[in-house]
Amino acid sequence: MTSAEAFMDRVRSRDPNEPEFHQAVAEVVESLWPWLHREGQRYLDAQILERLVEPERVVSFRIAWVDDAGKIQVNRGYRIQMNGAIGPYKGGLRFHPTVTLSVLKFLAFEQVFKNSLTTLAMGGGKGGADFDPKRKSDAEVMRFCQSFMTELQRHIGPDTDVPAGDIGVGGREIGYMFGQYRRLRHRFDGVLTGKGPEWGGSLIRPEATGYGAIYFAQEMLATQGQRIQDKTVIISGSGNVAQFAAEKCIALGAKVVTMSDSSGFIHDPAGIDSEKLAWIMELKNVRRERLKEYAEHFGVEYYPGQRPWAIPCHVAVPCATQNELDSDDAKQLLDNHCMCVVEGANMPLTTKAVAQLQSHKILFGPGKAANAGGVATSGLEMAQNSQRMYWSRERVDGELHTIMRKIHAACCEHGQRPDGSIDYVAGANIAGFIKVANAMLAQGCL
Ligand SMILES: NC(=O)C1=CN([C@@H]2O[C@H](COP(=O)(O)OP(=O)(O)OC[C@H]3O[C@@H](n4cnc5c(N)ncnc54)[C@H](OP(=O)(O)O)[C@@H]3O)[C@@H](O)[C@H]2O)C=CC1
Ligand SMILES: O=C(O)CCC(=O)C(=O)O
Repeated sequence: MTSAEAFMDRVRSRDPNEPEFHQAVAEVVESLWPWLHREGQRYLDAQILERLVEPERVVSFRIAWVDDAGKIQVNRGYRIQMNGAIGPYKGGLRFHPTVTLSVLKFLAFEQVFKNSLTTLAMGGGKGGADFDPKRKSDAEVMRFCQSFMTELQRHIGPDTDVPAGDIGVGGREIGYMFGQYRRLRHRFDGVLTGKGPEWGGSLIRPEATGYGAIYFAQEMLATQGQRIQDKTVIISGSGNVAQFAAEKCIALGAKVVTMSDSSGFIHDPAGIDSEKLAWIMELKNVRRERLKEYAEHFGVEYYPGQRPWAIPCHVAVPCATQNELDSDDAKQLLDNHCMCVVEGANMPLTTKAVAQLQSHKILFGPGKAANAGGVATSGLEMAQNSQRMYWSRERVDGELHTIMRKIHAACCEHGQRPDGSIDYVAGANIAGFIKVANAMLAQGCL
């Protein structure tokens, strides 16, 4: 292939209706292309990039289930087994009405690089369904999960493919899916991560993605002699990743002033403290209600239909969904002298927004590095399941912290610009690529 553009043209023409997948691939190809042509001829000769963009396997299936009114509902489910060169496929399941093959392929593609960065033996996969758990009863969610697992169980296993949670899939859904797997397969094994702590789950797994993103932000800030203490932080989302990113920021003495959901955001200039965050966790995880209630309860401003990027901050942590921060938002962050953007979500910045932040050389931590703490701790859950052991909170949190430091160091090693600043996008892509590509070379043409 003669150029990165020609490579991308081929990717687009093979799957023309997959814009999110194209976006994720283009970001990787753009940073890898010059490096491959400088020092990666063996990878070019072996067509590694061409193979990486082709999933090893895609499973698509019907999920029929009965709602509370007795009516049959039909959804579409998927599992993308993207690349298994360095370990069993590993990656979350997303239940959201916007789920498409394109969205899951982008997530699975990013997961390959992310899992490689963790230093653990995990290949990349992702799956989910266009099911909306919102406004469904517990019984409906259970019936859906059981139907979903009835098909998925044929394709997964503790040494084959180990799914976990993502948007719309938390402890409740993992429980229902694990129960159905156990019933159908007559096995109790580590086939899913994010399990409850009494039945095979790891301590710190719920916290891990959010905590890990803030550990990563601490490392980035330290390269400029900065600390997160006393910094003003804006966070989007109010789900799993957002909640624990906020918890870690608060514990470290930062002031978190925003959170959001898909209906709008709240701005609390006094800061969301531990008590207020506990209230949000109850609102979102138990009552499953809208964040607007926070504004009414605590008497702060609520911005319906908006995202929080215009609120002045030192650190921004997008933790909701893909493409939630565009180039206008990036300009706003730069105008407000934001010094660090760390992606808790997967691909929350548009391509143009990333380019803008990168051209100003502010600290920018891409999701495949910054939010890798979740899957890394899933890897630790798999290790505990294999040993039939439970590790302490302190041990798991310590391992998570060490892994995040190592990922940061790998980004610095491979992403240093001539002026000494760090291009974390290039660093993460190159470091993640090398391990997978070497494994593919060693394993021959497949
Ligand atoms: N869970 C994990 O361990 C990991 C998650 N991630 C990524 O982090 C992000 C958040 O995941 P997670 O916290 O687990 O998911 P949750 O379902 O727990 O929370 C998602 C949050 O994002 C909001 N949201 C979802 N879709 C949209 C949308 N289209 N527009 C605006 N807001 C939206 C939700 O609002 P509402 O309540 O209104 O739906 C909710 O506040 C995702 O990008 C995920 O891929 C990355 C690594 C690991
Ligand atoms: O813990 C896992 O296996 C999956 C986490 C995930 O889906 C992600 O990193 O995006």
